[in-house]
Amino acid sequence: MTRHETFETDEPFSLQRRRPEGGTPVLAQWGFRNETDPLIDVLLGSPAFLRHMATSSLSRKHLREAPCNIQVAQAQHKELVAAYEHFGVRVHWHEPTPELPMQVYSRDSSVMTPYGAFITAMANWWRRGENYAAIRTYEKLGIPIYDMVTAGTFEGGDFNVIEDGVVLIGCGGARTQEEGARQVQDWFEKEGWETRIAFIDEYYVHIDLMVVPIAPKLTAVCLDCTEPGIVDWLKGKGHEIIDVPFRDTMALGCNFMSLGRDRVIAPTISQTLIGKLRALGFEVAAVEMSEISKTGGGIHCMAQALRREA
Ligand SMILES: NC(=O)NCCC[C@H](N)C(=O)O
Repeated sequence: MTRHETFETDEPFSLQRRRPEGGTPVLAQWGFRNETDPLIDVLLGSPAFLRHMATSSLSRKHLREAPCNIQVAQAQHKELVAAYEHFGVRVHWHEPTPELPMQVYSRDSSVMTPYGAFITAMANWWRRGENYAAIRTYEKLGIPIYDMVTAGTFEGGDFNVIEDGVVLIGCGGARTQEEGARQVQDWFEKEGWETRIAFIDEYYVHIDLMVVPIAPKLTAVCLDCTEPGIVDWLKGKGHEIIDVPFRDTMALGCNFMSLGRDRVIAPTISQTLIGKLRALGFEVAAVEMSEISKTGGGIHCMAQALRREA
């Protein structure tokens, strides 16, 4: 029996636990406050039915020039799973589903919060089924659902928790629409969070392509493509910035996972970032992601943290 089957939540599974006026109680056993707290449980999607599709400028370019070798991509994903296991992170899975070619990107169909998971509203028809699959996953895990996005499209890569109670919401229009972004913004403002919407060009797909937290008050940012106002906002909160070169960023080099306690899983392509982190004393597990990332996403897109140590 895997651990999650015996795991008790402080509340049973339900489809909507959000309090409309705010003040939703936090869950005792699931969720997290900071994206940089030590990671205990992660939700992944299997690449068993992965297909390389023209889903963004990034994936379209590779599809034209050198399509993804799916077997190599699957082997790279195995290495990613091994890295989580190496660090003692418990891995949970969405049920692999043949109709869902992008299920490996578990960041997008739902978002874990201190109040339970919220179900997003995927923009592309070939990913919409992932939202339904995510509801089943949370039911299986016994994790209550906070709410579901209904006002417009919203994808999880656009919910970027900068620090406790502060969220940067990406809005590129093609994936996350302003209507969806405003609905999520309203929920979290009612919970007392500081929110900021980052309007990005749809070319970049999600905000987690260019801004990802590393450790408390330390954030990776691609300065070449991130709006200066956002960089100033981060600096105003006392964040130090590690600049990830544009070329690396477009190869998903700024899209890594913080495991907390100065440990990071990053793609080998991101040599500048890896060098800077190691110089600062971080333990970095470098994983080759070059093939799987041709399908349009990186390590951060392929993970949904379910629980981090406070
Ligand atoms: N959070 C992310 O940036 N997710 C990447 C999603 C990649 C997938 N090929 C897509 O375009 O939907």
